Amino acid sequence: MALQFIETSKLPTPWGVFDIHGFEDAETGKEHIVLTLGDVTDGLPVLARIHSECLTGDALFSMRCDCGSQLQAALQRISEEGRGALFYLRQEGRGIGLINKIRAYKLQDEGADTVEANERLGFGADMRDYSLLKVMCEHLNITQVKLMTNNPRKIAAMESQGVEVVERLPLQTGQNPHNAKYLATKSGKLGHLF
Ligand SMILES: Nc1nc2c(ncn2[C@@H]2O[C@H](COP(=O)(O)OP(=O)(O)OP(=O)(O)O)[C@@H](O)[C@H]2O)c(=O)[nH]1
Repeated sequence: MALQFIETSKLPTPWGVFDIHGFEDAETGKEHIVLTLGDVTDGLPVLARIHSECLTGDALFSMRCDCGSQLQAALQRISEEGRGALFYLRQEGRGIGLINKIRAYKLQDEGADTVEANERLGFGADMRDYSLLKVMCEHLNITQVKLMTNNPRKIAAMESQGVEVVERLPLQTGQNPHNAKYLATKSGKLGHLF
């Protein structure tokens, strides 16, 4: 992993004008983003969300998952706090990519759960690599976070990169009949806290 900071600019959104910081991984060619609001460099705990890319949920309003709803809720909470960071990591489909996620959806249509579907395709249940966070946090001088997540792996991931998680804030939103089984599998098999 050879992540490098590239550039910062402004991103006006319905939740306020964020700073957008672009990073590039020279090894994989993947580009990642951090959105920040307010001064996050002052050493105080930062309200934060680690969000993994979900094109279908984030941009196309899919109700098969809770991703789009969580993304909006996180931006809303950061806006209310007036300060925070959203790490948008390009790890589509928990790291298996978009087309493989569609293959996994097909298997789920036929009865598999989200973990079994990944396994049938030859992947682990969660292929994400959070080592990118170290460079991002160092660049932004973020040393402590209040993390919006239901996923204990993300807490461990932050801490293994040297960032203290001083508080976990549940982020439960976007439940609907289409994602009920998916959410049940996340708590039953992936250890999500609800
Ligand atoms: N393989 C696979 N990935 C999925 C499926 N549905 C959603 N995803 C991906 O799962 C990831 C969801 O990531 P996050 O929003 O970070 O959620 P999380 O790990 O459940 O943790 P929190 O939301 O923080 O509790 C995104 O990369 C989605 O593309 C699915 O059915 N199969």
